[in-house]
Amino acid sequence: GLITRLRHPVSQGGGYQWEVNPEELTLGRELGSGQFGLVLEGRWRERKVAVKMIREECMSDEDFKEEARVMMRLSHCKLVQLYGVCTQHSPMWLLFEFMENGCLSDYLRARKGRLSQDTMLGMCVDVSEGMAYLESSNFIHRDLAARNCLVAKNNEVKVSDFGMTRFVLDDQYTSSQCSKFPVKWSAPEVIRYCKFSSKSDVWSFGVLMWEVYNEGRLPYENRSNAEVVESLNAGLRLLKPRLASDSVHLLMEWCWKEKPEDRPSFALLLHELASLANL
Ligand SMILES: CNC(=O)Nc1cc(-c2cccc(-n3cnc4cc(C(C)(C)C)ccc4c3=O)c2C)cn(C)c1=O
Repeated sequence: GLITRLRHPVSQGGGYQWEVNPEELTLGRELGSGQFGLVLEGRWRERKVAVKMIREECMSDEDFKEEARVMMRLSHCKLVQLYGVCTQHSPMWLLFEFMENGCLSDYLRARKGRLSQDTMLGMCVDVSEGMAYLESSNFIHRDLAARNCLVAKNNEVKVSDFGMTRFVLDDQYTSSQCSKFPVKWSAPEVIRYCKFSSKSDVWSFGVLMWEVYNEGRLPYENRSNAEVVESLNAGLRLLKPRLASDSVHLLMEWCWKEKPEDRPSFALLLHELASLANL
């Protein structure tokens, strides 16, 4: 309404991104550092937040500011919410919903041997809900993996850093021949032609399911990216995790169909996973 709009004036420069007043922000301990720089815990308006302090040489921040308005509008209980940006700082700060239990890959590894079937299936349902929402918003993640999902206080899993690869300046990371490119999570059409789509996100989701049911193990353990590409081209796929049922494994294999159009949508995956979970 009008009152809230007055309280959050549209920031200068006519952008609609949500400008946060840094004076309202209290910074806390370091959470780690990501692709764009340091991430601190913080408090903003009675809630815990994660503050990403963007390093100029890591992000094309002008492009991001353009995109911020789109990112602000993406809101779903299984997406890590962007609360706002502080562009008065240079480099700018990004404010996110705080996720108590950190990233999913660490969470899985810390609980090896203690994850129930319901817990693992629930994690896959959570991620497919968030991804079905992004799919319905025609928004592509481009780097879906367990390391880019976060775990909330109530152990709910949420999708993080969706679409953010578009602002990465490190071309070791962005071009598919280079070492840092996430080949092990990438669909064949992404590796060959950088053709991203929600169906290439579905391929990555299949690998994420494999990560969950393998308690956070690295896919294709000690094989190089080049060896992985060769085996994919030979039609080989990741093997069924010991803890995965045949029906869960079937869904993974469906996500790894060579042709994007032969893979399920996230809407369909969500339906299948929810019925496996008797939801
Ligand atoms: C204990 N609780 C917590 O630690 N909670 C949290 C940790 C982080 C966190 C901390 C350090 C680094 C990163 N990180 C990791 N990977 C990233 C990957 C990318 C791409 C572009 C490569 C996808 C971009 C940014 C990042 C990034 O900032 C995150 C998400 C973020 N949030 C919201 C938390 O609640």
